[in-house]
Amino acid sequence: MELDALIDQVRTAAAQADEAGRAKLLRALRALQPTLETEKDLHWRLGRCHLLITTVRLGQDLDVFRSLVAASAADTPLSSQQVASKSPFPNASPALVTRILRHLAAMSLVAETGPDAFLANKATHALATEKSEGTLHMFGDAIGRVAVTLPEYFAKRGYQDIPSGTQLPFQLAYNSDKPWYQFVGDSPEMSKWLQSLMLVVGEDELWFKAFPFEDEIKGFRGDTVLVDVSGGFGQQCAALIAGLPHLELKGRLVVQDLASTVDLGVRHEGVEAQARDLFAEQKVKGARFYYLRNILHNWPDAECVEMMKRLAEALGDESQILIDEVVLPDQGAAPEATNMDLVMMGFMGSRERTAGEFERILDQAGLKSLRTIVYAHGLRNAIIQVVKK
Ligand SMILES: C[S@@+](CC[C@H](N)C(=O)[O-])C[C@H]1O[C@@H](n2cnc3c(N)ncnc32)[C@H](O)[C@@H]1O
Repeated sequence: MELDALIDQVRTAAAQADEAGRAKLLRALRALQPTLETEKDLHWRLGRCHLLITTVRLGQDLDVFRSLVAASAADTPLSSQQVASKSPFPNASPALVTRILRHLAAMSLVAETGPDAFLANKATHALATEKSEGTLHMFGDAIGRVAVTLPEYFAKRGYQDIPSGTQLPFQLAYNSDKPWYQFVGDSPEMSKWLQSLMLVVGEDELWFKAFPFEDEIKGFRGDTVLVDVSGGFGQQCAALIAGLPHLELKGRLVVQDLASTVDLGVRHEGVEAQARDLFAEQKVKGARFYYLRNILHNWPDAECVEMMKRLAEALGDESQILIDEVVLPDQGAAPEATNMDLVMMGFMGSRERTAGEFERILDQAGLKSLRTIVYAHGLRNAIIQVVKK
C-alpha cells in the first residue's frame, strides 16, 4: 500500500513537472531501473532491444498505430482481425497482427482494453505520424543495420577508434563504397527519413527561446538575418518565422543544403533555398548569423576546420556563427548524446564533442567562442556563439 502511494506520488510529479523536471525525473527513473532488476531482468531488457524497434516498424508498415488512433476517436476498440483488415495489405494475417499487437501492448505502446481489444495510448499517437515513420526507418533500418555490424567491424580492426575515412561500419553494413551523405543524396527515400529524424529530435525545445535572438538582431542593417547552413528542408527557419512572428523574418532567411536535398522541393514561404556544398565558398556575405545545427558532429575535425574557414571568410563586421550541437560534459553525458556519438562514429567516422574539442576546431579556423547556452534538456544541445579571433 505504501508502495502504491509512492508510485502515485511519482505519477503526479511527472504530470506536473516542467520540461527540466520531466527530464530530471526520467534520468532518475532510468538510474533506478538497474538497481531494481535481477540479473535475469537485465538480460531480458537487453534482449528485447532489437525486436522492439522491429515490431514498431512492422506496426507502422501495417498502419496499426494510425488505425488505433482513428478507433480511439470513436472510442471503439479494434480486434487484431479489424486492425489487419484496415492495413494497406488486406491479406495480412490476423494471427501475425495479434502477435505484433500483443508485444506492442506488453511494451505499453498501444492500450489493451480487453481480450483481443486494442486502442491508442499516448505512445500510439506519437507513432502514428509520417515523421515518426521516417524517424523509425532511420533508427530501425539504417542505424540498426550499421549497429549490428560493429562487433565484426571492430574485431577485424583490433578495436581501434575510427580516425576518419570511407571504410566505416556504414560501408560494411550496406556493402557500398559511397560516403553516407552521397548514399543519402542518391536515395530520396533515405533523405526523407533523415529529415524526419531531424524534425523529431529538434521539435520540442527551440534554441531561440533560450538564445536572445531578438536582442541580438536589434540594429542589424544587413539583408540576411540568418543562413541555416545545411539546414535540410529549412525546418529551423520555418520555426523561427512561426515562433517570432513580430520580427518579420520572411525574406531575410536562407537555407542551404546539398542540391539533392534542395531538389526534393520542400519549401517554406519567406525562406530562400540555395544549393551549396559545405566546403564551397559561402556566397551569402555579411549575414548576421550563420547557423549550423547538427552539422559538425557529422564530420571529422579536419573537415570541420575547413567548413568553418569557409564561413569565417564570409563574416562581415556584424556577423557571427551559431553552432547548435550537443556539447558533451566531461562527466555524466546523457544517453541520447552518447548514443548519437556512436551513430556518428559508425556512419561518418565523426563524433559528438566536448567544449574543449569545439574550441580546438574554432581556433584552427581563426575563430573563438563568446559563450555557450545549453537549451535542450535531453540531448543537452547548446548554442555556441562564435566570432572571429
Ligand atoms: C544531420 S542533418 C542536419 C540538418 C539540419 N541542420 C537540422 O538540424 O535539421 C545534416 C545535413 O547536412 C547536409 N549535408 C551533408 N553533406 C553535405 C555537404 N557536403 N554539403 C552541404 N550539406 C551537406 C545533409 O543533406 C543534411 O541535411
